[in-house]
Amino acid sequence: MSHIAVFGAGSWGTAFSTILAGGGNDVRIWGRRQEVVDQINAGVNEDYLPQTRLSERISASTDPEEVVGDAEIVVLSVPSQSLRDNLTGWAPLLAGGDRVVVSLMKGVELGTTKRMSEVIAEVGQVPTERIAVVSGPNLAREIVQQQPAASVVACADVASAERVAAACSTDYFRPYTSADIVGAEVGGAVKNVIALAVGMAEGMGLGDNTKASIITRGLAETTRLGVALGADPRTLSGLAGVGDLIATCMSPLSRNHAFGVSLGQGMTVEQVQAEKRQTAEGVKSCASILELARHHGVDVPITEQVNNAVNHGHSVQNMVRALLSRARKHETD
Ligand SMILES: NC(=O)c1ccc[n+]([C@@H]2O[C@H](COP(=O)([O-])OP(=O)(O)OC[C@H]3O[C@@H](n4cnc5c(N)ncnc54)[C@H](O)[C@@H]3O)[C@@H](O)[C@H]2O)c1
Ligand SMILES: O=P(O)(O)OC[C@H](O)CO
Repeated sequence: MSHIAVFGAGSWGTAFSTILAGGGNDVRIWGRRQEVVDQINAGVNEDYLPQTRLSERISASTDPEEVVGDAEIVVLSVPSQSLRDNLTGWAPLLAGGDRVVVSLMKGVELGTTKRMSEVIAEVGQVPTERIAVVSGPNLAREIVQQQPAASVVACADVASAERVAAACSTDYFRPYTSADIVGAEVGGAVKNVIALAVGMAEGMGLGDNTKASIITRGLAETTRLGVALGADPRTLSGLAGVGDLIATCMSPLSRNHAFGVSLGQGMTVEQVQAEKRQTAEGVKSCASILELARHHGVDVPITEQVNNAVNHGHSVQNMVRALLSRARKHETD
């Protein structure tokens, strides 16, 4: 049994803590808000995971130092665009020792186009062999119901990946190790943007042929971008790629999918944001992923159209027209 620190008391930080507790670890969660911390210490997190009883192995605090203590693994699960600011305060707690820092986040930083592991390395001063990413088809609500699921623990260092995988192995959660951190992060971030597009199509009343076409072409652009950044294409056809793409694009539980549905039904971005409190990473990351792709000369037409709809006021009808009127091409080009 070991002690693990989790930064972020939202839906996935809390759900992943239940996996870690199920793996026999004592888990301490850092939360920003005292009322959420108090709830977790009383065995619930009603704001993010209503009707879920949390393990007695899970406790919470608003004090980062108390949360880290002698933790062997530190897990980060805050919204991607807030990671840099938060890490500035937490960096002294992460550096040194042989602590593994795990990113659960699925986004790309606006302004720098950095992946979350790159932000952790830069701001947290954590060496690459101690940074891991956990990513896969893992909708928080299904995880806390202990429905069987698999995921990927990616890290440049095999021993670190195995330490994290051992900590999050339970009889319902099966982690596979990987050395491809780039592939895992690109798969996790881009699928949110594709899920927005699928949600928009659904909101417009379009059916399964349309959704399957977007998912498949979404995988093509995810793979092109991943490979340009150095990913192994097999990662993108694995759990952190196609697995997470399917779960997020098809599930009504996905916040990105749901956000897209509301846009497709005619709501504005501002209206949807005012209504939904939880993080839909693709809404911000569509711009940074597009910028990253352009920088590497990679064509990402679906991401480009989602960015047009989210950030430039284009209509969803315009998005469909723009995608279908592109010049014909070979499928595998
Ligand atoms: N929910 C899921 O099913 C799921 C599954 C896998 C991965 N993820 C990823 O995990 C990450 C976290 O998502 P989530 O689902 O927990 O989001 P969430 O919206 O449920 O929770 C986010 C948490 O971060 C806190 N927060 C918000 N702004 C903050 C800030 N500026 N500084 C510090 N804390 C802040 C919120 O109070 C909340 O506790 C995202 O990158 C998401 O893509 C989510
Ligand atoms: O609810 P979403 O859209 O953030 O997706 C949740 C997870 O990433 C699914 O694996």
